[in-house]
Amino acid sequence: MADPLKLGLAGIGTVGTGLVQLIAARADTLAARTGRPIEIVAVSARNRRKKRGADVSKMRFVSDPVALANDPEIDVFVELIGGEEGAAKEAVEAALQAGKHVVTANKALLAHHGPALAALAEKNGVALNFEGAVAGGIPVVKAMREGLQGNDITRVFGILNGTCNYILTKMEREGRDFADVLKEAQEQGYAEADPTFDVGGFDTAHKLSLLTSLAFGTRPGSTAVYVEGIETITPTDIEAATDLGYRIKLLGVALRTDSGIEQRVHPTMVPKDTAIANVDGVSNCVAIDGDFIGDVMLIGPGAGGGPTASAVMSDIIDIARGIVLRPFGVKATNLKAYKKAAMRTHEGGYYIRLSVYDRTGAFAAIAQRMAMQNISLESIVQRRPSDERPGQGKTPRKKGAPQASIVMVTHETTEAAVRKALAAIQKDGHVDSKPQMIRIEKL
Ligand SMILES: NC(=O)C1=CN([C@@H]2O[C@H](COP(=O)(O)OP(=O)(O)OC[C@H]3O[C@@H](n4cnc5c(N)ncnc54)[C@H](O)[C@@H]3O)[C@@H](O)[C@H]2O)C=CC1
Ligand SMILES: N[C@@H](CC=O)C(=O)O
Ligand code: NA
Repeated sequence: MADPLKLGLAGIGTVGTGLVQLIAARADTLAARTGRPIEIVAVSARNRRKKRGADVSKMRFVSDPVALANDPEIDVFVELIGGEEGAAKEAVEAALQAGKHVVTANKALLAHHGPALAALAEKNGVALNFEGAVAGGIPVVKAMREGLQGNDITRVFGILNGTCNYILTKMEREGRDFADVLKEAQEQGYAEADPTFDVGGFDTAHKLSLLTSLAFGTRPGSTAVYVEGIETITPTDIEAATDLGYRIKLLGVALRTDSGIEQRVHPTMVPKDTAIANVDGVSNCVAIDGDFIGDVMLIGPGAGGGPTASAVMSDIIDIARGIVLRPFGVKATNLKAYKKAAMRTHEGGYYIRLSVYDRTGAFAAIAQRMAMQNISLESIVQRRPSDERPGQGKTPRKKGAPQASIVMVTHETTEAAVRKALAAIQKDGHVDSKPQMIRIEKL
């Protein structure tokens, strides 16, 4: 048996604890599968004495993660702290500079600094592996970096945030309140330290930018992604979607278009009978369209200690087996800048909900504004008056302001046309709040 592979683990929270448990439970199997024992020799965390679901008492404690990254005893630095700057970034850079392999689940860090960190890893001949960073336990980074390398990828999309999918599922299936379900997702360890990253769509954007890079050989960068979160989705939208034959999912979509690469994250109505519409709870799914393989879809747990530890472990196993690949598939310095398709060029169907003052001429004026932008309507229905605010449950309506809720579904049109029509409708003063607009994806 070869010498042990020695790990330094920074961060013993949800994922770190899962990893300690996995290595403790599988020590013999891992050694048999890789030909070397795998041991965590030192750990770093904010609080040394915190009660955890795993025993770290026999591991050396190093309070400074940068010191741990430079520790001469370790071969691999496992970063499970989180955050795009600060301790995580400094420690990962230190580890790569010291010639240590790095395994991380930190998508925020890679979405912002991926090319520079990958270049540093390549320069030092070490791995920078990040399977846990995208879609939790689903082995999608491996699938794209290895399994699908023979293909030209045209589109990659999916449900990439477990917290949001958990919230949307519970709101739809159990009629639960947004804030209440978010709290539950936090208690389960699914949410980011700042859950705005989840519900605001930014975590999905980080993951999507990594998938885009793996799919198209481009430089990852989440600022190129158009982002909307799920905070504005109300029970009325969920109910209307059901009546129209859709489910609402937070999707990340990256595809080649004639105007460049389109990258967008937003709540999306997907037909109820599609596979993606039936990915529920904390599960994620990633769909990849390749020229030789056709369409592939991977579904599995997108967050949580166990599933993410499974992904982190697969990265460590590669290192134990002596497999070191370029982090983004191609040489980091060859990752391409690319033309970004502007969101206004996006084409598709739209669901629009307006809270309209119930007075003569309002409906006709709205229909006219849509017609002026050549938007043709598939359906228009009046629903019961809206008496709720996004993410906050029910609130009383303003006295003396009778409203009607109108739901329109458009045929295929452009984002630019819809935005112009909605701006004009708002300016006309017939609506009492910002129109709700959800894109429809036929898939
Ligand atoms: N929780 C999940 O389901 C998933 C999390 N991730 C990613 O994995 C990483 C870790 O996430 P969680 O385990 O959920 O976080 P967590 O908040 O549960 O744990 C973070 C750990 O880092 C430690 N830490 C924070 N600042 C530190 C510092 N300056 N020095 C030393 N230790 C420090 C904390 O003490 C804690 O042990 C993040 O990048 C997250 O985005 C990825 C996939 C799924
Ligand atoms: N907060 C993330 C954790 C995994 O990446 C999520 O909910 O998906
Ligand atoms: Na993964």
